[in-house]
Formats: sequence, C-alpha cells, structure tokens
Amino acid sequence: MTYNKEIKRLVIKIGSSSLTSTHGEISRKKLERLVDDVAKLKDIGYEVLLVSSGAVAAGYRKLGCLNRPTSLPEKQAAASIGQGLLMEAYSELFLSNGYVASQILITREDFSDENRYNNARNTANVLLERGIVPIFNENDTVTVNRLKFGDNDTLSAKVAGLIDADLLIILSDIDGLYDGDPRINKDATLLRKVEEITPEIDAAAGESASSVGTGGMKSKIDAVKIAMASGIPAFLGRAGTPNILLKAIKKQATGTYFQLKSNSVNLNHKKQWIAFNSGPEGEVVLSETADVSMLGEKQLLPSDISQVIGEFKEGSVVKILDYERKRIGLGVVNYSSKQLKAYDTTEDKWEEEVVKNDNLVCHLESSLPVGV
Ligand SMILES: Nc1ncnc2c1ncn2[C@@H]1O[C@H](COP(=O)(O)OP(=O)(O)O)[C@@H](O)[C@H]1O
Ligand SMILES: N[C@@H](CCC(=O)OP(=O)(O)O)C(=O)O
Repeated sequence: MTYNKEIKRLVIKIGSSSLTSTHGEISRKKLERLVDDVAKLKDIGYEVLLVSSGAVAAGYRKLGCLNRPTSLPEKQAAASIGQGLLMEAYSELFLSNGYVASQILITREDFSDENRYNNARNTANVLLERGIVPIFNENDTVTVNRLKFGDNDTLSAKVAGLIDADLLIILSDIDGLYDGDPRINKDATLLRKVEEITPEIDAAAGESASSVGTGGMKSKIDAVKIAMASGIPAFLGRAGTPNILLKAIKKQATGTYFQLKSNSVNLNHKKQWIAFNSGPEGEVVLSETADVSMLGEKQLLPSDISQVIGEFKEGSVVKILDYERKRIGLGVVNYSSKQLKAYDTTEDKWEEEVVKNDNLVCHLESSLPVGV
C-alpha cells in the first residue's frame, strides 16, 4: 500500500498529551524521542515542518498552578513561560542531531489577511528549502478567545495546505481513530482506512478532549477534512511508537490512514484561503429562481441576489446562502454591499458576475469545516 504521490514534504502535528508526563509537565524524554524520529527523516532527505503544542503544559507549573489552568489569562501567562522553554528544548535536541529548528508563532488574524497568509508560506518555504525544521504554534499569549485557532489540529492542516505538504501526520496519545470514544466504549475498534468523513465518522469523534489536550478527536477529524480538501492525505497514530513517522510514510504503521479518492476536492491556495482562513464580512442570499445547482458553473449575476446582509467592500469574502438561508458557498465579491443593495432588478442589467468562479468555494455545507 503506497500513497498516490511521492512523499517529500511533511507536516507533523504533536499534541500536548504526547509531550507531557503523567503530571502534565513537558516530558524531555518524549520530546527527545520525537526529535530523534524527525532527525531520521531529515537524514534521508524529507522536509519536515512541526506543529507543536505544549506551551501551556510547559509553563503552568512555573506560573504556580498545580493543574493546567482553564482561565484564558492564566493559560496565556503559562504559554508565555512555556513557549520559550519548549523551543529551548527543541533547539537543543535538534542541534544535537545536526539540525536547526525555528519558531513561527501565528494567530488566526495572520491567516485571515491574505498577504500575511501568503507571506507565511514564503517564510516557511525558505526555511524548509534550507534544511531547517520550522516549528509552528499558535501565538497563545496574544490571542483572544474569539480569534483563536483554539487547537493545533486544524492549524496543522491549514499549514499543510499552505506549504503544499504531501502528507499530514497527527500524533496523539491514541493509536488512531476508533469507531467510538475508547474511554467510554471499551469495544470500540480502530479504523485503519478512511476515504471519506461521513456523518458516522464525525459522530465517532465526539466532542471531548483529554485533560491536557485541547481539541480532542473532533478537532483532529476537522483537521483531516481540511487536509483532504486541500489534496493532502493524513495519518493519525500514537506518538512515541518506535519509528512511527517512517512507518507512516511507508504505510506500515498502526493507525488510521485518511486516503484521498480520485474524485475528491482539491482546493488551490486561493480557495483554501477563502474556505478556511478568510473571515466573511457579510452575506448574499440567492433568489428563489437562481439555480443553486449551477453555482460555480454558471455566472452568479447581481440579478440572482435577493438580499444583501451586512456591509462589505468590493473584494471582501462573503457567505452565499440559498433562499432558505442555507450556506452554499463562500466567495470574493466584485461589488460592495452598497452597490448590490442599490441594484434595481427591473432597470439594471449589470453583466459583471458577483463572484468569479476562481474566487468561489461551493457547497461548504456538505462536509468542510470552515474556520470562520
Ligand atoms: N473515536 C475516537 N477515537 C480515538 N480517540 C478518541 C475518540 N473519541 C474521543 N477520543 C479521545 O481523544 C483523545 C485525543 O485527543 P487530545 O487529548 O486532544 O489529544 P492531543 O493532545 O494529541 O491533541 C484520545 O486520547 C481519546 O481519548
Ligand atoms: N497552543 C497550545 C495548545 C493547543 C492545542 O491544540 O493543544 P492539543 O490539543 O494538545 O494539540 C499550547 O501550545 O499549549
């Protein structure tokens, strides 16, 4: 069993629960094992970008908390202590293996601005091409709840799309996706191959996270949806398993392989940005007569719009709703809300489409999670 494409560039996400000891503090031994494994991949020519959690876990004891804090200011204070300690450990360990690590801390706002999003790609590309191991984390100390990625699972998938990774590996404290939460259902079985995130898979992932993790299985599945829609297969397996990374690349590891089907969506960078990173500024509602099934195939004209909600400028991303207010797409508009509101269906015949097909992502309601 192999991947459809040769694997050269990888994004590896490692969660707090896989980097911490039973007391919740960062475990040097676990970190060492991960770095050794990554170094082995680097030795044989793979480009590796890490998305590492652990800032809060590395810092909360030094902040004086006995357990992982739950309030935002305490978490942010813990992350401000822990992120430095985490990077210090990573740097030391990578250097002892002959590699340089670098830190990239980002916020959701960085990705919702298209220029900053593209700039992050350029930076990561330079680092990867020069053999460095970029290590991403959310900039926890400065992000407010409302604007957080919140979990590094979806961040890792967005980063994988950003840098055109060939594979996303998510390492956790469990050996893959089960058909039910194994903490509740002792008979749950491991799913080894998933080609589509069906409602049953969503239901199996449930909602809850572990005591040290943030996202739980749900955010991992949301991440996999983003990766797959960006044309990137994913693997979910247990951190600390010997040689898990190389085995996952060779499809010889125990875990869940999320494989792409030949007809699966493959959004380009622009559409990934629209779908997963932009922040829609308003809504347009299609008229009852507009042919919703033709969205993305036929031009969407001002005459197809029955209502404009909110205020937006030309060039903004807006949600596209059908006449029953169900979201059917997201796109960059060629008109401002003011212009669209002024459109007179009986007199005006504007020819320019409301959203160009190149700037449109359709049918998001089907399965794609949207980070907005
Ligand atoms: N269907 C499922 N399959 C596997 N694990 C599940 C499932 N549903 C819930 N979980 C729980 O999700 C946990 C992993 O999420 P989390 O603690 O956030 O990890 P991480 O710190 O690696 O991000 C597992 O330890 C497991 O208890
Ligand atoms: N950014 C936070 C972690 C957020 C997070 O997603 O945690 P996890 O679910 O353990 O991957 C930190 O570094 O502590």
